[in-house]
Amino acid sequence: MSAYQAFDNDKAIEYINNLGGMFPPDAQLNCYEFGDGNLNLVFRVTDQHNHSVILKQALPYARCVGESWPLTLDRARIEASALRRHGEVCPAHTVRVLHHNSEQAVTILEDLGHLNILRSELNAGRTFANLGRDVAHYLATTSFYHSDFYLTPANKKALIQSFTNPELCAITEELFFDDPYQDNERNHYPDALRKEVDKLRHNTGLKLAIAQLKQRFLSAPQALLHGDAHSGSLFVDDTTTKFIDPEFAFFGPIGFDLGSFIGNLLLNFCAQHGRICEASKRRDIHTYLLRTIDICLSEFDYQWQTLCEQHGTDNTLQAPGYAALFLRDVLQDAIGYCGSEMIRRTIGLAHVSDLDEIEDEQARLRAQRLALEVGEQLILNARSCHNKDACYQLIISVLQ
Ligand SMILES: Nc1ncnc2c1ncn2[C@@H]1O[C@H](COP(=O)(O)OP(=O)(O)O)[C@@H](O)[C@H]1O
Ligand SMILES: CSC[C@H]1O[C@H](OP(=O)(O)O)[C@H](O)[C@@H]1O
Repeated sequence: MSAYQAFDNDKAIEYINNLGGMFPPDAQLNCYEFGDGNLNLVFRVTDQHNHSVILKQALPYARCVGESWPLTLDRARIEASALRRHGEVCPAHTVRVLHHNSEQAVTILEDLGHLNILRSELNAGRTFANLGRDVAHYLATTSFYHSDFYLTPANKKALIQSFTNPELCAITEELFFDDPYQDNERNHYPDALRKEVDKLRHNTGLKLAIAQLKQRFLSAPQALLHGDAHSGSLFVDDTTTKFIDPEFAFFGPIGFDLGSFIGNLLLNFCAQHGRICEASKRRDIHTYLLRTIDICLSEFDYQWQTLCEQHGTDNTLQAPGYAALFLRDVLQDAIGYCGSEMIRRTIGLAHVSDLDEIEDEQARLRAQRLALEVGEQLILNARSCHNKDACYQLIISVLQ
């Protein structure tokens, strides 16, 4: 098989058989497609002993929209390469790549089916004690080892080139920073939110802050990001936390991933108002989400500074106090991106089930209004946060 062709179940099995090495020679394979993401095909291939692998294939268009939205197959190469690089420095929290073929846009991955996607778990009211620490570990490690603090300038420039991801970045640039703040047919939200949406669009301070966030997203190649670090990109159980799906990976501002993750926890926080009726249970989940954010901010800050002290390679960047100064900007960016994730997931193209699946319409609207308000206040006040504690205090204050 050389020229690209989109797989069905039989083709996926044929590919794995021809490849060899994934299963014993006498394996009888079964396969089904179960992708529920916005972009790609995802097959599970299982043998008679219940051993399985995941075969992910990019389509030459965005699956959620169809052929009218063509999309580069190169995203599969970017995703597999990002997983390999992140897996080298943080194997505990990165799904393992078993094989990649850029021509077929195919990646074979370890099957994480014994874990669950974080978003569904949070929606069901389940909590994970290690989540904040594990995500901080992944974000700090993967970003530090792909930053100027560690890489040689020549290496970093070569990596920036190979992770140039213009089509996928354009999606984020438009969906995060353009669409929600102007009329666009891709946006969707109930008429009842019209007043709130208009208010956002007439807020000149907000639009200025969004312009700054977009500009940094466009022009700050600080480190190799995951690029789409939301709670649908995380598999979890009580002891394990693993990222999947970095096809939006590129060299960008480090705060983007941290902000996306925290933004998704806060979207879930807003959604709990419409999901859990029992006040004490709701309080428990709210407390858990805030505690996880606090741990994530603190651990990220601590681990980044420790990595700089112990493994920093650039003498000039090692100047006393510089890592802390750099981190202050990263945290401020994170708060801004967190707010913009909350807004775009509420009124833009790609929503989150946390909010959309709230059954009661009035409760859903209340949760959506809260998400917009919290998002707006975080964006407007991000630059007042001078350290991790100030970030956390700002989050607490805008939730009250
Ligand atoms: N390694 C994996 N193990 C088990 N299931 C997976 C794995 N990767 C993806 N999936 C399943 O496929 C779904 C879509 O995968 P994802 O990578 O998010 O696709 P997309 O790029 O289209 O968003 C996930 O929500 C998950 O249910
Ligand atoms: C047309 S892509 C929209 C949206 O989808 C991606 O998320 P997912 O991981 O669910 O595929 C990404 O967040 C994009 O912004």
